[in-house]
Amino acid sequence: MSFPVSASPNKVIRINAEKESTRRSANFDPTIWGDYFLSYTGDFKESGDASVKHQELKKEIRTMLRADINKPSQTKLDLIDDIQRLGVSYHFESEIDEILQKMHEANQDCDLGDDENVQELYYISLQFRLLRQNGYKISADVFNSFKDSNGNFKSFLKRDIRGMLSLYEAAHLRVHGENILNEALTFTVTHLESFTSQSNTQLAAQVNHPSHNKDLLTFAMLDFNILQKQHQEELRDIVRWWKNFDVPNKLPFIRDRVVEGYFWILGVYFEPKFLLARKILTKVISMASIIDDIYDAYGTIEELELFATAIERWDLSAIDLLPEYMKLCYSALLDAYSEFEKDLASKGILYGLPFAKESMKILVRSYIIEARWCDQQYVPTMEEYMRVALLSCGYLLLSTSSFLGMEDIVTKEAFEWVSGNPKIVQASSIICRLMDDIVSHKFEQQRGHVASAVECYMKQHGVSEEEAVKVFREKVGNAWKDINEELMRPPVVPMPLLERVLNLARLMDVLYQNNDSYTNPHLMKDHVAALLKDPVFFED
Ligand SMILES: CC(C)=CCC/C(C)=C/CC/C(C)=C/COP(=O)(O)OP(=O)(O)O
Repeated sequence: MSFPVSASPNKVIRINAEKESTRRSANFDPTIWGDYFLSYTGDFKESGDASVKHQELKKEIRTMLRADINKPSQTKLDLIDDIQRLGVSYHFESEIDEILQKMHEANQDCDLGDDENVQELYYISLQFRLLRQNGYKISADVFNSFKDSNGNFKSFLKRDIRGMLSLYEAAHLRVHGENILNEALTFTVTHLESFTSQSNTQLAAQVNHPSHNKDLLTFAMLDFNILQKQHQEELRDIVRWWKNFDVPNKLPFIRDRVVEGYFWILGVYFEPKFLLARKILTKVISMASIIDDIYDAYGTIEELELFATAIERWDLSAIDLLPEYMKLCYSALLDAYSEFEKDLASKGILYGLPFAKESMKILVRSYIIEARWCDQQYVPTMEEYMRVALLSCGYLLLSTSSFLGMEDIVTKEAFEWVSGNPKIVQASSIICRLMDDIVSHKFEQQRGHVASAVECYMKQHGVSEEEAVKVFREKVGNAWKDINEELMRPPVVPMPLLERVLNLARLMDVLYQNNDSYTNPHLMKDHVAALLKDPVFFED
């Protein structure tokens, strides 16, 4: 595929020197990976032996899961937890669901064996988390027995580090009004932190997961390496597509981040069967990223108005409206969606495309509003800002578009639901917008950017940056409670669809926890290498 480019962006510079003086410049770091993944094949050699071993181990693990399937046990809980943490639960979905369903039915008086009291907190918390994580309703009252007559968590629990860690993780599945879990979080954070400062070795020994199921570890390692090969092949095609933009010469003002974009989308779905969905969503995020930089870092307000009009028209004839550098982006966008159309039509699942296109239009409508605010140096109220910024964060676009290639699972009704911006998508967007603004607002303001949530809140409420950030962190916590609530069964749409929205929210903790790692790719370089470059090997 080639993009019709009739001139370099520099031509615009020569044509209109006056406009050029008003251009902002972000000076983004260049790509770290460049063409690396175009030819990279990795060190793991996929052999017949490896795949036979992989199949054998898979059978063995399935047998372990099915053994005494009617009798929930602590060992079974640990096994499910290990399988999920190792990222291989997608092979055993029906077994895990059957076990958790039985556990849920038996939950009131679930017998988890007769281990010592001190282990109880660990298992009750683990069971609570696994059930909630998989969409089952379970009451937080199960933790009442760990409180003393004064309503405090019993003091001996402080010594049970494994139990405390398990409670800490369980507490993250809290919903609104669950004070006991709010308290559990404060209680566990305080005591676990004091433990880390006291004795790292002791903590490390306790934290180390006790299970050393060698078969499971070997299986997970093989599975990871086999998957990584598939991901490397996908990435090769994506990088080939991206090279058509010739970013260093034709779009030198954008973030050259296709590998980081693919990493982001791998976090949304990594399973082999979502190959098409991943390809589509990576192109969507890459296009959104280019358009975001044109709006936020390079375009003049006149050009941005033209682009917004062209997007509404969504027709190649609208390209004549645009300056040369925008033509490249516009035609690539239309080409990408035509390709999606072909791929989806061949599978008979074309009905989602109009919803996905509309979500891209919604994104650009929000971008142009922010561009006008920026141009007029207008600082909106927090409410005004959030109405627009929850769309400009792109998570409605990504949630809607994430369903496109999800063959067999998605329906037209699911697209109608997601494109209506339901509560779980709004919550995921709040997390995205606020976490992004907290870490990136300083750099953005320096180069000239629409006021972020931080500036809007500080101005409206006359408070410091620290106070604004504190309020936002609370809002992020509340948004997580909304997400947890929306994930409890019965789900409004199939769980695999809700999981896309959940994963988008989770990614913010990976990419925007303390910094904007997407804009500053050296911060996520190790993550990318671990997932896409280096195979996993372990020794006995
Ligand atoms: C906002 C966000 C984290 C979006 C996630 C989904 C998405 C569409 C990603 C594409 C790349 C992008 C725009 C990253 C954020 O940049 P930025 O910090 O410059 O975005 P902003 O201009 O909207 O603040």
